[in-house]
Amino acid sequence: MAVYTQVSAEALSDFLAKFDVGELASAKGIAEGVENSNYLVDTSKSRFILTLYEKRVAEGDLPYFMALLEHLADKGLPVPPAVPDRDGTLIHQLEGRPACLIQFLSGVSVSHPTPAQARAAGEAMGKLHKAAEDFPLDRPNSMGVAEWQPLFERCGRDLDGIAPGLYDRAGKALDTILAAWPEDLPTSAIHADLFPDNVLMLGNRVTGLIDFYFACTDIRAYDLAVMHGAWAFDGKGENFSAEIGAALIEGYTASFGLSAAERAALPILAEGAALRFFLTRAWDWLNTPADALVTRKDPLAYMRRLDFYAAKGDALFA
Ligand SMILES: Nc1ncnc2c1ncn2[C@@H]1O[C@H](COP(=O)(O)OP(=O)(O)OP(=O)(O)O)[C@@H](O)[C@H]1O
Ligand SMILES: N[C@@H](CCO)C(=O)O
Repeated sequence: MAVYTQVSAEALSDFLAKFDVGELASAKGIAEGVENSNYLVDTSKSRFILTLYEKRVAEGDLPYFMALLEHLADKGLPVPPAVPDRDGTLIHQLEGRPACLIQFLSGVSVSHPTPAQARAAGEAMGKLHKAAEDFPLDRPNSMGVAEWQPLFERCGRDLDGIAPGLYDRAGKALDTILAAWPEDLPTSAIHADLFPDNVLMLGNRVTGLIDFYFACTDIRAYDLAVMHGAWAFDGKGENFSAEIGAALIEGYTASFGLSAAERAALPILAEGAALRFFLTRAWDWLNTPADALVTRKDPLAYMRRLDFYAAKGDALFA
Protein backbone atom coordinates (compact mmCIF):
# COMPACT_ATOMS: atom_id res chain seq x y z
CA MET A 1 0.00 0.00 0.00
CA ALA A 2 1.75 3.13 -1.13
CA VAL A 3 0.37 5.67 1.28
CA TYR A 4 3.24 6.54 3.58
CA THR A 5 1.99 9.98 4.54
CA GLN A 6 -1.58 10.36 5.76
CA VAL A 7 -3.33 13.55 4.69
CA SER A 8 -6.16 14.77 6.92
CA ALA A 9 -9.40 15.98 5.33
CA GLU A 10 -8.79 19.45 6.83
CA ALA A 11 -5.25 19.70 5.44
CA LEU A 12 -6.48 18.53 2.03
CA SER A 13 -9.37 21.04 1.95
CA ASP A 14 -6.99 23.87 2.86
CA PHE A 15 -4.52 22.68 0.21
CA LEU A 16 -7.20 22.54 -2.52
CA ALA A 17 -8.43 26.02 -1.59
CA LYS A 18 -5.21 27.38 -3.13
CA PHE A 19 -6.30 26.02 -6.53
CA ASP A 20 -9.17 26.81 -8.80
CA VAL A 21 -10.35 23.20 -8.80
CA GLY A 22 -13.61 23.26 -6.86
CA GLU A 23 -14.43 21.81 -3.45
CA LEU A 24 -13.12 18.53 -2.06
CA ALA A 25 -15.65 15.74 -2.67
CA SER A 26 -13.65 12.63 -1.79
CA ALA A 27 -10.11 11.31 -1.48
CA LYS A 28 -8.73 7.83 -1.20
CA GLY A 29 -5.26 6.35 -1.02
CA ILE A 30 -4.03 4.41 -4.06
CA ALA A 31 -2.52 1.04 -3.26
CA GLU A 32 -0.37 0.68 -6.42
CA GLY A 33 3.12 2.11 -6.63
CA VAL A 34 5.95 1.85 -4.18
CA GLU A 35 7.79 5.15 -4.35
CA ASN A 36 5.38 7.90 -3.36
CA SER A 37 2.10 8.44 -1.53
CA ASN A 38 -0.73 8.80 -4.05
CA TYR A 39 -4.34 9.81 -3.49
CA LEU A 40 -7.23 9.85 -5.91
CA VAL A 41 -8.96 13.16 -5.25
CA ASP A 42 -12.39 14.12 -6.55
CA THR A 43 -13.56 17.70 -6.37
CA SER A 44 -16.83 19.31 -7.37
CA LYS A 45 -15.16 20.09 -10.73
CA SER A 46 -12.82 17.26 -11.64
CA ARG A 47 -10.62 14.33 -10.65
CA PHE A 48 -6.93 14.55 -9.72
CA ILE A 49 -4.00 12.56 -8.40
CA LEU A 50 -2.36 14.02 -5.33
CA THR A 51 1.23 12.87 -4.99
CA LEU A 52 3.34 13.37 -1.88
CA TYR A 53 6.99 12.71 -2.67
CA GLU A 54 8.70 10.33 -0.32
CA LYS A 55 12.38 9.56 0.18
CA ARG A 56 13.40 8.36 -3.25
CA VAL A 57 12.36 11.44 -5.20
CA ALA A 58 14.71 14.34 -4.42
CA GLU A 59 12.81 17.58 -3.96
CA GLY A 60 15.43 19.39 -6.06
CA ASP A 61 14.56 17.18 -9.06
CA LEU A 62 10.86 18.05 -9.04
CA PRO A 63 11.22 21.20 -11.18
CA TYR A 64 12.91 19.07 -13.89
CA PHE A 65 10.15 16.43 -13.81
CA MET A 66 7.37 19.01 -13.84
CA ALA A 67 8.97 21.00 -16.68
CA LEU A 68 9.35 17.81 -18.72
CA LEU A 69 5.72 16.81 -18.15
CA GLU A 70 4.54 20.27 -19.16
CA HIS A 71 6.75 20.23 -22.27
CA LEU A 72 5.43 16.82 -23.35
CA ALA A 73 1.80 17.65 -22.54
CA ASP A 74 2.07 20.89 -24.58
CA LYS A 75 3.10 18.73 -27.53
CA GLY A 76 0.02 16.55 -27.17
CA LEU A 77 1.54 13.59 -25.35
CA PRO A 78 -0.85 11.84 -22.90
CA VAL A 79 1.22 12.68 -19.82
CA PRO A 80 -0.13 14.19 -16.60
CA PRO A 81 1.22 17.67 -15.90
CA ALA A 82 0.97 19.20 -12.44
CA VAL A 83 -1.94 21.59 -11.97
CA PRO A 84 -0.84 25.14 -11.07
CA ASP A 85 -2.44 26.88 -8.11
CA ARG A 86 -3.83 30.41 -8.50
CA ASP A 87 -0.28 31.83 -8.22
CA GLY A 88 1.06 29.47 -10.87
CA THR A 89 2.94 27.36 -8.31
CA LEU A 90 3.29 23.67 -9.21
CA ILE A 91 5.28 22.26 -6.30
CA HIS A 92 3.85 22.57 -2.78
CA GLN A 93 4.33 21.29 0.75
CA LEU A 94 1.65 19.15 2.38
CA GLU A 95 1.89 17.25 5.68
CA GLY A 96 5.61 18.03 5.66
CA ARG A 97 6.25 16.53 2.23
CA PRO A 98 6.72 18.06 -1.22
CA ALA A 99 3.42 17.57 -3.05
CA CYS A 100 1.84 18.12 -6.46
CA LEU A 101 -1.73 18.01 -7.66
CA ILE A 102 -1.59 16.09 -10.91
CA GLN A 103 -4.00 15.81 -13.80
CA PHE A 104 -5.90 12.50 -13.73
CA LEU A 105 -5.64 10.34 -16.84
CA SER A 106 -8.08 7.57 -17.66
CA GLY A 107 -7.05 4.05 -18.62
CA VAL A 108 -5.61 1.03 -16.88
CA SER A 109 -2.18 -0.50 -16.99
CA VAL A 110 -2.13 -3.89 -18.67
CA SER A 111 -0.48 -6.75 -16.85
CA HIS A 112 -0.36 -9.08 -19.87
CA PRO A 113 0.04 -6.88 -22.95
CA THR A 114 -0.94 -8.17 -26.38
CA PRO A 115 1.32 -7.53 -29.40
CA ALA A 116 -1.07 -4.77 -30.54
CA GLN A 117 -0.79 -3.08 -27.14
CA ALA A 118 3.00 -3.47 -27.14
CA ARG A 119 3.13 -1.91 -30.58
CA ALA A 120 1.08 1.06 -29.39
CA ALA A 121 3.29 1.44 -26.32
CA GLY A 122 6.45 1.35 -28.47
CA GLU A 123 4.88 3.96 -30.72
CA ALA A 124 4.09 6.11 -27.67
CA MET A 125 7.72 5.96 -26.55
CA GLY A 126 8.77 7.07 -30.05
CA LYS A 127 6.41 10.04 -29.81
CA LEU A 128 7.78 10.85 -26.38
CA HIS A 129 11.32 10.92 -27.78
CA LYS A 130 10.19 13.08 -30.70
CA ALA A 131 8.57 15.58 -28.34
CA ALA A 132 11.60 15.53 -26.01
CA GLU A 133 14.04 16.48 -28.80
CA ASP A 134 13.91 20.18 -27.99
CA PHE A 135 13.48 19.86 -24.23
CA PRO A 136 16.21 22.15 -22.89
CA LEU A 137 16.85 20.86 -19.35
CA ASP A 138 19.26 18.15 -18.27
CA ARG A 139 19.23 15.70 -15.40
CA PRO A 140 21.96 13.06 -15.02
CA ASN A 141 20.63 9.51 -14.66
CA SER A 142 20.78 8.81 -10.93
CA MET A 143 20.44 5.08 -11.76
CA GLY A 144 22.66 5.24 -14.85
CA VAL A 145 25.74 3.29 -15.92
CA ALA A 146 28.08 5.33 -13.67
CA GLU A 147 26.09 4.21 -10.61
CA TRP A 148 26.12 0.48 -11.24
CA GLN A 149 29.60 -0.32 -9.91
CA PRO A 150 29.09 1.65 -6.64
CA LEU A 151 25.66 0.09 -6.17
CA PHE A 152 27.06 -3.39 -6.79
CA GLU A 153 29.77 -2.73 -4.20
CA ARG A 154 27.23 -1.46 -1.68
CA CYS A 155 25.26 -4.70 -2.09
CA GLY A 156 28.53 -6.63 -1.78
CA ARG A 157 28.71 -10.25 -0.64
CA ASP A 158 25.19 -9.97 0.79
CA LEU A 159 24.11 -10.78 -2.78
CA ASP A 160 25.07 -14.38 -2.08
CA GLY A 161 22.35 -14.43 0.57
CA ILE A 162 19.78 -13.89 -2.19
CA ALA A 163 21.19 -16.79 -4.23
CA PRO A 164 24.51 -18.62 -3.94
CA GLY A 165 27.13 -17.30 -6.36
CA LEU A 166 25.15 -14.16 -7.20
CA TYR A 167 27.97 -11.77 -6.24
CA ASP A 168 30.38 -13.33 -8.74
CA ARG A 169 27.73 -13.63 -11.45
CA ALA A 170 26.70 -9.99 -11.13
CA GLY A 171 30.32 -8.81 -10.89
CA LYS A 172 31.23 -10.62 -14.11
CA ALA A 173 28.21 -9.22 -15.93
CA LEU A 174 29.02 -5.72 -14.67
CA ASP A 175 32.61 -5.91 -15.99
CA THR A 176 31.44 -7.11 -19.40
CA ILE A 177 28.78 -4.42 -19.66
CA LEU A 178 31.01 -1.57 -18.54
CA ALA A 179 33.71 -2.60 -21.03
CA ALA A 180 31.23 -2.63 -23.94
CA TRP A 181 29.00 0.31 -22.98
CA PRO A 182 28.46 2.58 -26.01
CA GLU A 183 29.79 6.13 -25.74
CA ASP A 184 28.52 7.87 -28.83
CA LEU A 185 24.80 7.15 -29.24
CA PRO A 186 22.31 10.04 -29.28
CA THR A 187 21.02 11.15 -25.90
CA SER A 188 17.86 13.01 -24.90
CA ALA A 189 15.38 13.23 -22.07
CA ILE A 190 14.14 9.67 -21.53
CA HIS A 191 11.52 8.09 -19.27
CA ALA A 192 13.91 5.37 -18.04
CA ASP A 193 11.21 3.27 -16.31
CA LEU A 194 8.47 2.69 -18.90
CA PHE A 195 7.20 -0.60 -17.46
CA PRO A 196 3.67 -1.78 -18.30
CA ASP A 197 2.46 -0.37 -14.95
CA ASN A 198 3.49 3.09 -16.11
CA VAL A 199 1.46 2.96 -19.33
CA LEU A 200 -2.30 3.47 -19.10
CA MET A 201 -4.36 2.02 -21.94
CA LEU A 202 -7.94 1.66 -23.08
CA GLY A 203 -8.07 -1.31 -25.46
CA ASN A 204 -5.14 -0.85 -27.82
CA ARG A 205 -4.92 2.91 -27.27
CA VAL A 206 -2.35 4.50 -24.97
CA THR A 207 -4.16 7.00 -22.76
CA GLY A 208 -1.40 7.79 -20.29
CA LEU A 209 2.34 7.65 -19.73
CA ILE A 210 2.98 8.17 -16.04
CA ASP A 211 5.59 8.01 -13.28
CA PHE A 212 8.35 10.17 -14.75
CA TYR A 213 10.37 10.19 -11.52
CA PHE A 214 13.37 8.44 -13.06
CA ALA A 215 13.30 10.64 -16.17
CA CYS A 216 16.75 11.92 -17.06
CA THR A 217 19.17 12.65 -19.87
CA ASP A 218 20.64 9.41 -21.17
CA ILE A 219 21.12 7.29 -24.30
CA ARG A 220 17.79 7.39 -26.11
CA ALA A 221 17.87 3.76 -27.25
CA TYR A 222 18.49 2.73 -23.62
CA ASP A 223 14.89 3.78 -22.92
CA LEU A 224 13.72 1.26 -25.52
CA ALA A 225 15.99 -1.39 -24.00
CA VAL A 226 14.45 -0.78 -20.54
CA MET A 227 11.01 -1.13 -22.07
CA HIS A 228 11.95 -4.32 -23.91
CA GLY A 229 13.09 -6.03 -20.70
CA ALA A 230 9.99 -4.90 -18.82
CA TRP A 231 7.40 -5.84 -21.46
CA ALA A 232 8.67 -8.87 -23.34
CA PHE A 233 9.10 -11.26 -20.39
CA ASP A 234 6.78 -12.69 -17.79
CA GLY A 235 7.16 -11.31 -14.27
CA LYS A 236 9.71 -13.92 -13.26
CA GLY A 237 11.85 -13.32 -16.33
CA GLU A 238 11.53 -16.98 -17.25
CA ASN A 239 9.58 -16.74 -20.49
CA PHE A 240 10.38 -14.36 -23.31
CA SER A 241 7.84 -13.34 -25.96
CA ALA A 242 9.56 -12.65 -29.26
CA GLU A 243 6.27 -11.32 -30.58
CA ILE A 244 5.92 -8.67 -27.87
CA GLY A 245 9.58 -7.68 -28.19
CA ALA A 246 9.27 -7.29 -31.96
CA ALA A 247 6.01 -5.33 -31.64
CA LEU A 248 7.60 -2.81 -29.25
CA ILE A 249 10.54 -2.19 -31.57
CA GLU A 250 8.28 -2.05 -34.62
CA GLY A 251 6.03 0.56 -32.96
CA TYR A 252 9.00 2.61 -31.82
CA THR A 253 10.69 2.45 -35.21
CA ALA A 254 7.49 3.47 -37.00
CA SER A 255 6.99 6.57 -34.87
CA PHE A 256 10.56 7.72 -34.20
CA GLY A 257 13.02 5.52 -36.07
CA LEU A 258 16.02 3.53 -34.93
CA SER A 259 19.44 4.04 -36.53
CA ALA A 260 21.66 1.09 -37.47
CA ALA A 261 24.05 2.06 -34.65
CA GLU A 262 21.21 2.15 -32.10
CA ARG A 263 19.87 -1.21 -33.25
CA ALA A 264 23.34 -2.74 -33.11
CA ALA A 265 23.72 -1.47 -29.53
CA LEU A 266 20.40 -2.91 -28.30
CA PRO A 267 21.90 -6.18 -27.00
CA ILE A 268 24.36 -4.39 -24.68
CA LEU A 269 21.80 -1.72 -23.75
CA ALA A 270 19.32 -4.46 -22.83
CA GLU A 271 21.96 -6.20 -20.70
CA GLY A 272 22.70 -2.89 -18.98
CA ALA A 273 19.01 -2.21 -18.38
CA ALA A 274 18.59 -5.68 -16.89
CA LEU A 275 21.60 -5.10 -14.64
CA ARG A 276 20.19 -1.74 -13.51
CA PHE A 277 16.91 -3.27 -12.34
CA PHE A 278 18.69 -6.28 -10.89
CA LEU A 279 20.91 -4.00 -8.79
CA THR A 280 18.21 -1.63 -7.56
CA ARG A 281 15.93 -4.55 -6.73
CA ALA A 282 18.78 -6.41 -5.00
CA TRP A 283 19.60 -3.32 -2.95
CA ASP A 284 15.93 -2.92 -1.97
CA TRP A 285 15.69 -6.64 -1.24
CA LEU A 286 18.64 -6.47 1.13
CA ASN A 287 17.47 -3.27 2.79
CA THR A 288 13.71 -3.73 3.08
CA PRO A 289 12.49 -5.92 5.95
CA ALA A 290 10.54 -8.92 4.62
CA ASP A 291 7.48 -7.79 6.65
CA ALA A 292 7.56 -4.17 5.40
CA LEU A 293 4.43 -2.58 3.98
CA VAL A 294 5.95 -2.55 0.51
CA THR A 295 6.27 -5.74 -1.52
CA ARG A 296 9.88 -6.33 -2.50
CA LYS A 297 10.47 -6.97 -6.20
CA ASP A 298 12.41 -10.07 -7.14
CA PRO A 299 15.97 -9.22 -8.27
CA LEU A 300 16.47 -12.68 -9.79
CA ALA A 301 13.77 -11.97 -12.35
CA TYR A 302 16.23 -9.44 -13.77
CA MET A 303 19.30 -11.70 -13.49
CA ARG A 304 17.36 -14.15 -15.69
CA ARG A 305 16.76 -11.41 -18.26
CA LEU A 306 20.43 -10.49 -18.12
CA ASP A 307 21.45 -14.09 -18.81
CA PHE A 308 18.93 -14.26 -21.63
CA TYR A 309 20.20 -11.09 -23.33
CA ALA A 310 23.85 -12.13 -22.87
CA ALA A 311 23.13 -15.46 -24.57
CA LYS A 312 20.65 -14.42 -27.24
CA GLY A 313 20.77 -10.61 -27.58
CA ASP A 314 22.83 -10.50 -30.77
CA ALA A 315 20.48 -12.77 -32.69
CA LEU A 316 17.40 -11.22 -31.11
CA PHE A 317 17.90 -7.64 -32.22
CA ALA A 318 19.63 -8.34 -35.58
N1 LIG B 1 -1.98 10.93 -13.59
C1 LIG B 1 -2.55 9.78 -13.26
N2 LIG B 1 -3.77 9.47 -13.71
C2 LIG B 1 -4.37 8.32 -13.34
N3 LIG B 1 -3.85 7.44 -12.49
C3 LIG B 1 -2.61 7.68 -12.01
C4 LIG B 1 -1.90 8.87 -12.36
N4 LIG B 1 -0.73 8.85 -11.70
C5 LIG B 1 -0.72 7.74 -10.96
N5 LIG B 1 -1.85 7.02 -11.14
C6 LIG B 1 -2.22 5.76 -10.47
O1 LIG B 1 -1.46 5.65 -9.29
C7 LIG B 1 -0.67 4.46 -9.31
C8 LIG B 1 0.68 4.74 -8.67
O2 LIG B 1 1.34 5.78 -9.39
P1 LIG B 1 2.90 5.74 -9.69
O3 LIG B 1 3.23 4.55 -10.55
O4 LIG B 1 3.29 7.07 -10.20
O5 LIG B 1 3.41 5.53 -8.22
P2 LIG B 1 4.82 5.34 -7.61
O6 LIG B 1 4.64 5.30 -6.15
O7 LIG B 1 5.75 6.34 -8.19
O8 LIG B 1 5.13 3.87 -8.06
P3 LIG B 1 6.21 3.02 -8.85
O9 LIG B 1 7.45 3.84 -9.00
O10 LIG B 1 6.35 1.81 -8.04
O11 LIG B 1 5.57 2.68 -10.19
C9 LIG B 1 -0.60 4.05 -10.76
O12 LIG B 1 -0.45 2.68 -10.91
C10 LIG B 1 -1.93 4.55 -11.31
O13 LIG B 1 -2.92 3.60 -11.01
N1 LIG C 1 10.17 -0.40 -12.32
C1 LIG C 1 11.07 -0.68 -11.23
C2 LIG C 1 10.61 -0.05 -9.94
C3 LIG C 1 10.85 1.43 -9.90
O1 LIG C 1 9.85 2.15 -10.48
C4 LIG C 1 11.19 -2.19 -11.01
O2 LIG C 1 10.29 -2.92 -11.42
O3 LIG C 1 12.17 -2.63 -10.42
